[in-house]
Amino acid sequence: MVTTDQEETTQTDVEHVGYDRDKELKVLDDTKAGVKGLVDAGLSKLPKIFVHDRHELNTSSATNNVSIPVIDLGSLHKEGNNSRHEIIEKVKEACEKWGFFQVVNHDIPQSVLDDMLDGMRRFHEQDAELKREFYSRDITKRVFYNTNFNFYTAKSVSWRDTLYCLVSPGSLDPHQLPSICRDITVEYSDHVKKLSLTLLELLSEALGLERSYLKDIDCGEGVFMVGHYYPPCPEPELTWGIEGHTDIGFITILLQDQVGGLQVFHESQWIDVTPIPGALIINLGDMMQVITNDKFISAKHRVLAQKIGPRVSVAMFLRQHVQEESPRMYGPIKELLTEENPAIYKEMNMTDLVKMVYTTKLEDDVPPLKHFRL
Ligand SMILES: O=C(O)CCC(=O)C(=O)O
Ligand SMILES: [Fe+2]
Repeated sequence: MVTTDQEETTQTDVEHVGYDRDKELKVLDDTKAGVKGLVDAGLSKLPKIFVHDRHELNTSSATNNVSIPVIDLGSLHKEGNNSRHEIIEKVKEACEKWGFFQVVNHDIPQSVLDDMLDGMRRFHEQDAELKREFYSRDITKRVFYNTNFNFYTAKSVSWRDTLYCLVSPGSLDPHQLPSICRDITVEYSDHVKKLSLTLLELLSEALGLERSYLKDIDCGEGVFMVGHYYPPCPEPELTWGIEGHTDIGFITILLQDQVGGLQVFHESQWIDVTPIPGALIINLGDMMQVITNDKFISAKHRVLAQKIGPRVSVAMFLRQHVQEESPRMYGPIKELLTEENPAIYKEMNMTDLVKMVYTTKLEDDVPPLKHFRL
């Protein structure tokens, strides 16, 4: 059918008039069943709240064979060779050029990785009634689940549900965790906490600092875990799994299943982060960029919505707890500064950064960190 511009405008206006965005958001939030609930109801067209601006939906990735570095940590604990030095050199290059790398032979058994992904999938796929009691937007809770942390503030909603868990500071009472993934969450987070200390040591040395430097300034104190569930999407070309963003903490340790869909922005191109069985993805967050005075970078990344799925991922963020009463201030590490390389960020804490992220739209091209530059 041929329509004139005039007719099209009129149709769009009618659609717009009949659309109460706040109400649609509230209706979905009140189901406490998330995106998974929509899929279970057999939805074939995307509700308007999920539709992102078309010009932002360039989902193509680079076609050349570039991929993020893969670092083998297997020889780390062997004595009598210089492999630690070689690993540190690789970590340094990855942190400076990419802000993203994968690690293999990290000492976390494959069975633990598989069980963690499986446990997270079980949580999201369990009976909606059982899951509902965890649905909340109260960020003072240690454990809760919802659809999009920025549901009411983002321009559009993305196609995923998430379980959140504050692992530390303080001790997490396992009984607060959903029973369906309780034991594996405790086991997996214990493993990741150990690995995170190893990573902080490698990063400290990659910066030319004492091995314990980043641990001593409490970069490993706060651990926040999220378990994402990206259901298959009927119209993936209209939305995101997670839109382009940088993480706000020091380091993220990310476990993804084999479905794919994660992309990282590198040298003006989006690059697919192809799943490698048994690997963990390590990416640096904004706070790491601040304390290293831009030596290490916090790279933008996103997850596509896809027809295939579900896709499951578990991210552990090493980051200062946002509800800390008197949060430690962080600025560029003095030992890294010289006359030629003066501090480019003012001191800040996670609460300041979170406020900034919430008040600047994720789609804006101005990264939140820009607001903290001297
Ligand atoms: O699901 C993923 O692979 C990425 C998740 C992510 O970027 C995040 O939680 O910040
Ligand atoms: Fe992220």
